[in-house]
Amino acid sequence: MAVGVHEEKSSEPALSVAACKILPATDAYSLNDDFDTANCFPVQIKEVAGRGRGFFAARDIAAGETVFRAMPLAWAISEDWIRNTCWWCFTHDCRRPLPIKAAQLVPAAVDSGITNKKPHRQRYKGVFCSEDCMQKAINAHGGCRAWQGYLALLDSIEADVHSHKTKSARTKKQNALSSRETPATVCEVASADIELATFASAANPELVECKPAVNADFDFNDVSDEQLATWISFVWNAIVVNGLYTSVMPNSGQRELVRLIANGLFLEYTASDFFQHTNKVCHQNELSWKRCITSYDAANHSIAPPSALDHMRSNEIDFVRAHLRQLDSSSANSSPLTPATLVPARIPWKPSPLQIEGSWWSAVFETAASSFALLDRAWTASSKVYSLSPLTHDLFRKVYFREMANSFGVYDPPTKLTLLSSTNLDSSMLNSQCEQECVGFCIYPTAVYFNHSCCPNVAKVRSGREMVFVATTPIMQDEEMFISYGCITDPVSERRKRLAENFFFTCDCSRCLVELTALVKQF
Ligand SMILES: C[S@@+](CC[C@H](N)C(=O)[O-])C[C@H]1O[C@@H](n2cnc3c(N)ncnc32)[C@H](O)[C@@H]1O
Repeated sequence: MAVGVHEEKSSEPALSVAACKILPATDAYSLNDDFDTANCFPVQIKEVAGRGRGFFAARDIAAGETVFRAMPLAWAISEDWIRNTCWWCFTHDCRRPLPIKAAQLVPAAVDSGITNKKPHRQRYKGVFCSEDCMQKAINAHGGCRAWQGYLALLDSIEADVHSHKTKSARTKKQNALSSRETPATVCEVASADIELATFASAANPELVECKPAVNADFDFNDVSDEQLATWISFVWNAIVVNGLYTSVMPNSGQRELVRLIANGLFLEYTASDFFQHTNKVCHQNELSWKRCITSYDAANHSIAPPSALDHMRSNEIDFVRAHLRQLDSSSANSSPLTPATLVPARIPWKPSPLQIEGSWWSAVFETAASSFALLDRAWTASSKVYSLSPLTHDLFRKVYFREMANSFGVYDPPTKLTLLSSTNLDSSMLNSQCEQECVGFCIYPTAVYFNHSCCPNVAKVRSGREMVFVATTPIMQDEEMFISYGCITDPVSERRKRLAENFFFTCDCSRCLVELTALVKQF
């Protein structure tokens, strides 16, 4: 909607996020629980063909009604805004750093019994807007001692990144010098590699056994999810056992995901109840979530998940299938860099480092594996301050591929909604995310059931740490509720490309279909 139209209607009230009645928290949930549905949010979870689970309206909903609220399980501030964004409430000041530095917490941690005599240089520059926020963050992470451990973990990540930058500057210099060597040397190195590979295969036949050429009709679409999951595990085992990709540093976007995972895992270890670190408003949310998943699981004959994290969708298989789709089908079975060269001939499958590095799998998992390596090193280094169970690649992947599919950007300034009429909200807010700054990422595990549409009927409005979901049009009972995953002002092809690259699905929303049809007519 044009700005002029927006101003013309400014006599209409700006919506404040309606306060929800707070209900007592429940410890367990079962089908026998007598949920007071009138006091729960008007949502239910259902399975939708091609989209997985989704949130549906449990009754008719009016435009402007709050349909859900959620508090974060894990969060991380963007690298660019570490000094300008409160680590707890996400207050953001782009012009100046916020006053309370996380490093100021060190004396408090020393009081709590940590005898770390040598004060080390604090690399992680996290800040808070107030002492109150700082205290809430410490409590959420399990108290002073655990907080010190968490700071040490983030510090270790920063130190690793810093030393990598120094090392790669050195390597660049060395490479510049060695590039003056004669081409003959390069050839010798290459042939030495080939000899080594031949030797490795002769010495360890079971390590390199794989089907070298599958028959021409082999189609990866025929591989079941279970089979693919088993192969992925073998590849990861080989990556981890052989310490591959440890010298690769993930880019800054990936490092944000690493920090988000670090936060989620740390909280998972230190907070016994995953809702412990959220505030009271979560209780109604918790009740609604439990009601939703109880009836969903019952309908699907599945048992209750051990945690909200387990209930979240992992996109690991979608991620691998998306890479498979990118392969040119004609070359899929012949090129040495295709998955066909790495189909296990027998189980257990132990691909060698050479096989992994020279294969299609290497391109698929390099980023995830280097992110794992970074977190694993930091995890080990920080265990001197606060010891946690070792980080396994299974645990890392479980969280990595869930956080990748389900994290929400924290945008600043928060979206403002204006009620234009009793049936419609100001639709200009649908575009606003494009002009807002992304200052961090959050996981709201109870809210991950909203699917995407380029013409959503629900808007996300951040209120401090809380994410509030507001209906932007009237929604009928049993209609699906959609939010938008990021900016939706781009042309249809770009929107679909971005969604396919980041979320591995093809958007078939009504707006995409209309715009695609128009494009087809045009050409
Ligand atoms: C935050 S989750 C949404 C809930 C998810 N459907 C579930 O079953 O848990 C995001 C994932 O849902 C799927 N998804 C969301 N919107 C979709 C859409 N419009 N079409 C197809 N898949 C969609 C994609 O796999 C995406 O990575």
